[in-house]
Amino acid sequence: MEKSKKILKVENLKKAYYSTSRTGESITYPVLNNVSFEIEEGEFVGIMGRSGCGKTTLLKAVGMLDKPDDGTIYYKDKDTKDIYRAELARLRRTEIAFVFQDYYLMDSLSIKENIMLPLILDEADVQESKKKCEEMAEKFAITDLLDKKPYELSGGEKQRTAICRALIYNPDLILADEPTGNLDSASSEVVIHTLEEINKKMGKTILLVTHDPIIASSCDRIIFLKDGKVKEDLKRTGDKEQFYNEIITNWC
Ligand SMILES: Nc1ncnc2c1ncn2[C@@H]1O[C@H](COP(=O)(O)OP(=O)(O)OP(=O)(O)O)[C@@H](O)[C@H]1O
Repeated sequence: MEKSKKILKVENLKKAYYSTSRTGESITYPVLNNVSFEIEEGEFVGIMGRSGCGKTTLLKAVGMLDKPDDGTIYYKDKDTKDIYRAELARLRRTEIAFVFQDYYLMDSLSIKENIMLPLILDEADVQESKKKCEEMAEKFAITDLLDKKPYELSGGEKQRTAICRALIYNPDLILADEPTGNLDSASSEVVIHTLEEINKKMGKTILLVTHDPIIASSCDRIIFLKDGKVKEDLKRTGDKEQFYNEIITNWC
């Protein structure tokens, strides 16, 4: 059997935010304090914890959108401190994809153009890009929507469009920040099913921030954050219902 590989290793991560009071004093807001965990390729991992506990902060650090104050993040065994401009830009464009609660689609562009946008910006071959876009749209059942504009779509359809765009470069790691946060339960179910397929059938590693224990029960593992630390790292061993109950128990 092939040995599983680590895609992420987070070691003693620390992050605070800083501001200045009206009287000129500097104020520190510690958020992450010695967070450590590892993620193997192909895992589907949820991050949970109360509002403000640092889930998005952690996702941004892991996605190299923001620098930690201390600690080390290894992406595929490489210390991310040693990843510089051009390589960083390439990784963020092609290997690490973000999916956000607010979709970030451009209303002036069609759905097709939105999905193709990363390739358009890279001046990729137009016919190739169209082909990739159509394949992706078929996989995620939005072929009929390709000529529409984002404002003509439901929330779930917009999120599936954003997921197609995120996958256009066939990334290895998908970082999803509350991707169902703006959706009703039926649309949430479709989106989480889409992410499950991306993980199980396409083998992509997913790190998903969510408040919702039902959504979280689709993951293989949940990392609970509390007081700036990993409070619990819970692996799924049984079916979704059992995992849901375990998540609820840890949540309370
Ligand atoms: N740029 C910033 N400057 C100052 N404080 C910030 C900044 N970004 C986040 N914070 C604060 O850091 C803390 C952690 O924020 P973060 O967004 O990571 O939490 P979260 O767990 O994702 O929250 P939520 O579940 O509500 O989305 C919060 O108290 C937030 O107000």
